[in-house]
Amino acid sequence: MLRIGAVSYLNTRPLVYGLAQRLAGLGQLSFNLPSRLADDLAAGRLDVALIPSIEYFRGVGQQIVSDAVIACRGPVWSVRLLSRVPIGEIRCLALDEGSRTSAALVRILLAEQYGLHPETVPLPMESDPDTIDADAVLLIGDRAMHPAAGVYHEIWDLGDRWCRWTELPFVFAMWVARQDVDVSQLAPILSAARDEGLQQLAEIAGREAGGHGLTTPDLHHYFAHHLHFRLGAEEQAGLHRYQRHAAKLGLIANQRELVFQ
Ligand SMILES: C=C(O[C@@H]1C=C(C(=O)O)C=C[C@H]1O)C(=O)O
Repeated sequence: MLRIGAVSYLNTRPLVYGLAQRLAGLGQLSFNLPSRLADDLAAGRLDVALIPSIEYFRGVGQQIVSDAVIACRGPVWSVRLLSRVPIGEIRCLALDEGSRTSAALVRILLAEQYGLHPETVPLPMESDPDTIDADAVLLIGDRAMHPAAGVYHEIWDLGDRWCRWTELPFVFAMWVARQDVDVSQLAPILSAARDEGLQQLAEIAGREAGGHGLTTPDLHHYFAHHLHFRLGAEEQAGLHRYQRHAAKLGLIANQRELVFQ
């Protein structure tokens, strides 16, 4: 049985629609934070996982299994920088411990657009972002979706910042497998789950919204208009651009090819 790890946030619900049933006899599905999925894939505790795209560039996993991804083509809503000071004055930045891709993205944006290289500290899952001792906080996933309660000088939507800057989409996470895993059966299953999930956004939104303090129309809008779930040529171009910036900043070591199955 393949050990398959998916992101535990709302953003992944359309990708995993009916997936556990489709995997019966082939794989076992579990859920975790993106950063932990990457660590588990790297350590051999998972065979396939939906990992932060930057972790693939760092050498985690050997093959991209599917064109089902978590991406955006504009404002993403759930990846935000909350700054207590004017952006140019950020000296200390707290990074959501669930994130790897956006943690690098915010550093790229601050370096390229403001010449800033702030000290970074981790923001643990159990910490309240409004009380952490830092000038600014990067938040991702479900907890980034609520209106910021603290007093923030400026709030960035990182999807919006990236897409307006580069005129390219941004890819946050991809299904990636270890080299020795035979993914021939898995690849069509992941695509089919995504395709069906996209047909059922209203049902998913209706089921999930209340428990997360969101309205059904808002969550539906998040799935249908903020997130983008297909890796196409434009998304690949966005990935290459991101890879180049991350390497320039020393956040990844060397140029790795995108290897698809
Ligand atoms: C859009 C999002 O994409 C995510 C961001 C990730 C990251 O920053 O490493 C990884 C997986 C995705 O869950 C989000 O979390 O809201």
